[in-house]
This record gives sequence, C-alpha cells and structure tokens, in this order.
Amino acid sequence: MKKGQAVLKIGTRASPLAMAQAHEARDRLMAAHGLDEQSFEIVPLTTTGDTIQDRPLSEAGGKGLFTRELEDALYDGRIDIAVHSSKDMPTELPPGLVLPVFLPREDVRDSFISLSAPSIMELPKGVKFGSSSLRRQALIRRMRPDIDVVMFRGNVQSRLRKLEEGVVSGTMLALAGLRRLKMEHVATDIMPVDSFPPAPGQGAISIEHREGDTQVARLLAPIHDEATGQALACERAFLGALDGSCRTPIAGHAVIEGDRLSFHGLIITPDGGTWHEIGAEGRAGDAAAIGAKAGADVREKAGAQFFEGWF
Ligand SMILES: NCc1[nH]cc(CCC(=O)O)c1CC(=O)O
Repeated sequence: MKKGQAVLKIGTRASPLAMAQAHEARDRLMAAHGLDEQSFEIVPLTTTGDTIQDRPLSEAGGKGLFTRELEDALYDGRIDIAVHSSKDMPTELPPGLVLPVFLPREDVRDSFISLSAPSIMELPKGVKFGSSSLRRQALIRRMRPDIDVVMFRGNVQSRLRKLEEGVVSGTMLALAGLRRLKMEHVATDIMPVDSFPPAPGQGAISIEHREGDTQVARLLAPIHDEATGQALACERAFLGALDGSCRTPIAGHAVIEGDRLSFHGLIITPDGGTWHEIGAEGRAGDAAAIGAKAGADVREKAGAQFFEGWF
C-alpha cells in the first residue's frame, strides 16, 4: 500500500472501547509504514452482543455474538481487517478467516470498582455485586460467599452510573479496557493474578482477516507482537481443550519470558465452591501444545461430574 492509494478498511464494534482498539491498530499501522490517516477507514459495526442488554450473553448464544457481524463484513469485502478483544473471540474461527496478529498485550488484571469499599474483602456483608462474567462471578463468590452477585451489563459509563445510584456496591472491569479508555482512575483496587486469574485473552487486541489475503498479511506483519501471540496460542488452546464457552467459568494466563512460557489455568463451579487449578511450563514455541495439555490435564483432574449440569 502506497501513500494516497488504496484505503484499508478496519472493521470494529462501535463501542468506545472497541473504537479505541481500532484506533490503536490504525496508529500502529501508520507508524510501521509511514502512512497517514487517509490510508485507513475505520468502519464501526453494531453486533448482536451490543444490542442484547437484558439477559446474560451466555444465554443468548455465548461467544461469537460480538464477532459474527464483523466476520460477515470480512466475507463480503465491506472491511479488510477486523479488530477484536481477544477475550471475546471463539476458539474456532469460521472457515476462510484467520486470526494471526496480536498487538502488544496491556495489563491482564481485573480491577474492582466501588464507591463504598477499598477492596472486595472490605465490602459490607451481603451487599450486591454486579458482573455478567461467569468467571468473575464465581471468583467473587469464592472470596465472599455472603455477597449477592447480580447480572450487570453495559458500558463503563452506565456501570459507573449504577454504582452512583446504589444499584450495586461493586463491579469489575478489565484494567486493560480502562487504560485504553484513559479511565484507569476509576479503578478502586487491582486484583492479583494468582488469586483472581484473568480470562484467556484478556488485555490483548487481535486482528482477523481473510485467509490467503497476502497483501493484508504483509501490511499487518510488522505490528504483530510475538510474545503476545505465543501467550494467546497457549490460553486459547487451553480454552479449546475445555470446550470453552461463555457458560464455563474458566481462567487462563500465560506469561512469556524470552523463550520460556509459564501458564496458570483454573476452572471453577459457578457458585465458587469447587475449583481445579493447573500450572504448566515449557518452551514458548510449544505454546499451543502446552495449553492443550493443561486443558486435558485439568479436565481429567476435575473428573466428568465436575462439568455436569453446567456445560
Ligand atoms: N466482554 C467484554 C470485554 N471484552 C474485552 C474487555 C476488556 C478489554 C480486554 O480484556 O482486552 C471487555 C470488558 C471488560 O471485561 O471489562
């Protein structure tokens, strides 16, 4: 792509966080190739996941709700690339599409947000806590079985309003999202990864495009971050081995140091009462195999009855 020539169409959800992620991808492409804004068009699309506000996404069909519209637009050429939160990406892609590019990962941790207590442990007994993530709900219940965990959706602004109105006493958001929105200051506390492990893919932006689109692949190559790609290969393989869906509280976090990878995974019942953890280490180049084995191992450790009733 040369200056003033073809325009790369960047598909994204229309939410403020998704738009920030699309701009980050565009800015990295501009810097890598010495291009200006005229070479790119950001195309915001509304997805099913954005329009359903009244019920848990896990009931509405789970993963894919945020990505299907973008994938249709890739198929019919309305967009050339789709920028995603990796956390929202199903482990299996539709035919003819690839997800080969990951931008350098933001902070993977969850943040606790409250106007009434400095930490989860200091929340008064029995108060309401809002989250729509089954993983966060289960991990909160593990820490505080007395707390009333309620469904809570919507963007950052609407969640903060509900906190002010006293609808809930606390909620949780990915620190990465807050940072990208320049709203880190609303975080009350930051959860440690050991006791509150993040979702597979949390904090990483990924880019999907049509298989065999070599022009786009070449354009994207310089903005891919290899360490993030390896961590994500491990985490997504872990999720895949567990048939990961939104109905399954699963956490998985891989850390890359040089050519080494270490992984921590956890599966937990929705009530937070029972969980199984797994640790794994190996070569970063074996990321996907390490994640898949960790998934198989934790599944065996847990036993079939662990999954009954909620898979
Ligand atoms: N499912 C919504 C979603 N997808 C990605 C992020 C945060 C940003 C990230 O993890 O990269 C969020 C919101 C949240 O969990 O706070």
